[in-house]
Amino acid sequence: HCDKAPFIKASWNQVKHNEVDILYTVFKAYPEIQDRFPKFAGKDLEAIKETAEFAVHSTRIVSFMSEIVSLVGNPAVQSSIDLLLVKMANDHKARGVTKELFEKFNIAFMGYLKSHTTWDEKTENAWKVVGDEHHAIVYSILE
Ligand code: HEM
Repeated sequence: HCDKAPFIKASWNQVKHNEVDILYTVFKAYPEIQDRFPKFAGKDLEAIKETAEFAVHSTRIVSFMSEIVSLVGNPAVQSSIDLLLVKMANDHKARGVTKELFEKFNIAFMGYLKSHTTWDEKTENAWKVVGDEHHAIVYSILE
């Protein structure tokens, strides 16, 4: 995916430090995702958004994505992308997180990306092709 990587990296660079804003957008769109976090379940999103715990967890998720994006486009490290995704999926499966929840997460996430970056057809295609490949790995593990 050497040809797709520059488009992914260029758009990711525009939002990679919006950690809190990204997780807030996901929880706002899908409260059922928020409810799967013991720390956040049933709490007022507007209030938890301002907490250190929320910043810490947002940064864990977004840093994971940054790690993947930094590896994309380098064939020599494809197996490490696969390894990271398999580990992440297994960790979430163990917590009872489903494929359906991940699909919802992705819908909200892609909406955020489109509305906060300079978006065009090549960028959209790059995220679709590389995203589909990564989701196939994650979805083969989740139920
Ligand atoms: C789809 C809905 C999701 C749910 C319900 C979910 C749930 C959780 C929970 C309950 C934790 C443990 C939090 C804690 O330490 O108290 C966690 C950790 C984590 N999640 Fe998620 N997660 C979701 C999606 C994602 C996605 C899409 C990513 C990244 C692409 C991600 C990356 C992480 C990372 C990196 C951690 C910290 C490491 C770990 O403990 O596994 N999560 N997640």
